Amino acid sequence: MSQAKLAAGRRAADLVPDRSTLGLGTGSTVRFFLERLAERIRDEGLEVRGVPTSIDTETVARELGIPLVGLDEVDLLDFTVDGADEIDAEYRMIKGGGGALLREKVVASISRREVIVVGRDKVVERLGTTFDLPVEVVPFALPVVARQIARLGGEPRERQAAGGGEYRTDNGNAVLDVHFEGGIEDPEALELTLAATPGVVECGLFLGLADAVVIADDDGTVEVREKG
Ligand SMILES: O=C[C@H](O)[C@H](O)[C@H](O)COP(=O)(O)O
Repeated sequence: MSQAKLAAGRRAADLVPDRSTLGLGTGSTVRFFLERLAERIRDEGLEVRGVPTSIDTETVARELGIPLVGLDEVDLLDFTVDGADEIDAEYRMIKGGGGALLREKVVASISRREVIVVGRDKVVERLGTTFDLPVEVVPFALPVVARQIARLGGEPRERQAAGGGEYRTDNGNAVLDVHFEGGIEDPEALELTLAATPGVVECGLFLGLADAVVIADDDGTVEVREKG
């Protein structure tokens, strides 16, 4: 078990304000957040309700007794906690290693405060150097989008299911994991280009969305950084 993920997830749960509506991110670090959140609900009577960003998170939250709510009942979220695959000094991120990028970005876009939980190994100087960029694509358009991405200088690889075979997101789409040799030079320009590509549903670049980051080390030390 990663001590860093455990420490970051638990600390973020301690930052959750009472009587708030939450975005519940996805991933192994968020799992520790959910467990600590459930403890606070049980032990302190914390009153919260959450919008899950994946079927996995929904399942875990239900098992833990965290009250859930749908986007039809919620306008804005007070506080979201989510993980990341990479984060740079400007709080720009790559997300979607678990395939939840679309719902995560929707939830981040309506969150007053987005708090990211990571181990220190996720902090990078340049996005794309340690993790390939996930791009969610309508299956019909896969070859077209793959060729377009290659023209942009990326090397796309279609994600496979864990046991082999077709991988599909919670939304029924495919994912291209795109390698950029030497990292991503201009994340803002790349996000705009991908958003304008027919067949692309969403990409894992999360720019200008994080407000704070909880960074933990393997010895359990935790640092909370606010965006200046
Ligand atoms: O699609 C998945 C998400 O973007 C996750 O938040 C991200 O992959 C980080 O996951 P983990 O905390 O398991 O490293």
